Amino acid sequence: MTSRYRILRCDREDLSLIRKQLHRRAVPSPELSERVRSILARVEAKGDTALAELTQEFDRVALSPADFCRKEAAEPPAPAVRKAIAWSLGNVRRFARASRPRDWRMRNREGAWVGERFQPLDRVGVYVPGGSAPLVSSALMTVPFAREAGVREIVAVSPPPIHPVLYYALRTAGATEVYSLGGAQAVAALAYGTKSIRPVDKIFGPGNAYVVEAKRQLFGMVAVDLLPGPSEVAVVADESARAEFVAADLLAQAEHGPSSRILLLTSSQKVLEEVVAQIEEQAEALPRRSIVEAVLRDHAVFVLTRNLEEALDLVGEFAPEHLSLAVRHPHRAAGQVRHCGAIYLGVYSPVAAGDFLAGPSHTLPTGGSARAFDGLRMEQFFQRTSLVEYSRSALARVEPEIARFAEIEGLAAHGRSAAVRVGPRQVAEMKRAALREGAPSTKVK
Ligand SMILES: NC(=O)c1ccc[n+]([C@@H]2O[C@H](COP(=O)([O-])OP(=O)(O)OC[C@H]3O[C@@H](n4cnc5c(N)ncnc54)[C@H](O)[C@@H]3O)[C@@H](O)[C@H]2O)c1
Ligand SMILES: N[C@H](CO)Cc1c[nH]c[nH+]1
Ligand SMILES: [Zn+2]
Repeated sequence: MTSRYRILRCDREDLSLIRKQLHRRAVPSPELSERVRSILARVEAKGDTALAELTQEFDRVALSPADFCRKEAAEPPAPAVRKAIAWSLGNVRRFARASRPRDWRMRNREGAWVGERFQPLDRVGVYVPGGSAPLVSSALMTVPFAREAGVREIVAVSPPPIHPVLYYALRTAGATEVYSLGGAQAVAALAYGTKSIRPVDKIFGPGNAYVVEAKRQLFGMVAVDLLPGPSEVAVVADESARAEFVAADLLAQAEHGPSSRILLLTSSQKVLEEVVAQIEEQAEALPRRSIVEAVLRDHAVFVLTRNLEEALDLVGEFAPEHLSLAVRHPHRAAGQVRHCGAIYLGVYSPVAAGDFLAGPSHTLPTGGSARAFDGLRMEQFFQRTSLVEYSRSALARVEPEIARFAEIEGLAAHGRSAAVRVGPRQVAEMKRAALREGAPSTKVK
């Protein structure tokens, strides 16, 4: 089979080389890092003036600082659009409620209470992409989680001009402030704050390479959720797969932007050939065909594996943002996959359903980071605090062990802080030990 696509065959090529080609790390280029660094520095130094300049430079929109904040009521869109938004919102809210972390406690070995408490964050920033398409669903996949968590101030930013439906979705989902700002400069504004926008405690949301790199560089001075970059999908298909559906899923993620990645792993030569033919046919009719063509040229890989197990093993290594399992037994297959952001099981689960309305957030780890990072989840809108409560008897039970640790680490005050609570005997013992070792004794009441 001849093709303009990059096809790897596990029966003919060195498997370790194939593994190497699939293994990737989302590392920004030095040029991109530098560009973002200078944008962040400009915003930090010049605040609103830099924001206005950068918005003119990158978004080609002239805004004065007074125009950044949108205060007007949202214009309701057509009923069918309202219905779609309400449907998605309903699913996401329900998912958010079901996955809300709960305070809990248990008794440890010596009978003390230990547990966790979750408090909603006070003020969060949500980036909603809008450079190449107004990602209304990205507003619905972040803001409702914050709202359901009980976050009081939810600050949304998106590149100008904000599409009216996106503005409506942001307001309906519960954003309390909306700013017409995009790119790395918007992320910088959320982190540093300026005269017109107060800083937030944590920044959420996906975006292009500039947005993601800005979040990465600002991590530490502000909390961030994860680094969700250009969209990607991997499909694992066996001989039962419907080529038309598989191609449609691959093209759906390809149309996001030229940096999207798509990967097909199949054990069937016939399915591979049919999917390639379907891609050709379906791509022809797509409005964003030039973007799709760029992805097919630069970021599309097709792997013919020797069997399904090999495909499942390799895809776990690739750790895609989305994994579609177009196989006869999807649940069994899912159990064999090590890492990915989200799994779509079976023939009737298009990735687009998860993108738009299924319930779990579509904000997911990309660039191989799903090997260790999770997608956006409810817990991330809370600050978790651990709780410890000893009774006198529980403390007395472990005071000797505390004393031992204090001795090992050479931190006598630590040991004393427990001993002093459980009685004079332990304190007297500590004093005697200190005298034996020639340390100056301290008075303990
Ligand atoms: N992983 C996920 O969960 C997820 C979810 C949704 C979207 N996405 C991804 O989000 C991305 C959205 O990207 P987008 O570009 O459409 O919108 P965006 O809003 O992320 O980026 C647009 C902004 O980038 C800035 N910019 C553009 N060119 C620049 C340059 N040369 N230098 C500096 N800044 C520049 C501009 O300020 C502009 O406002 C896509 O890659 C999509 O795949 C990922
Ligand atoms: N596929 C994107 C996440 O990678 C989410 C999205 C928004 N709109 C359409 N799709
Ligand atoms: Zn999508």
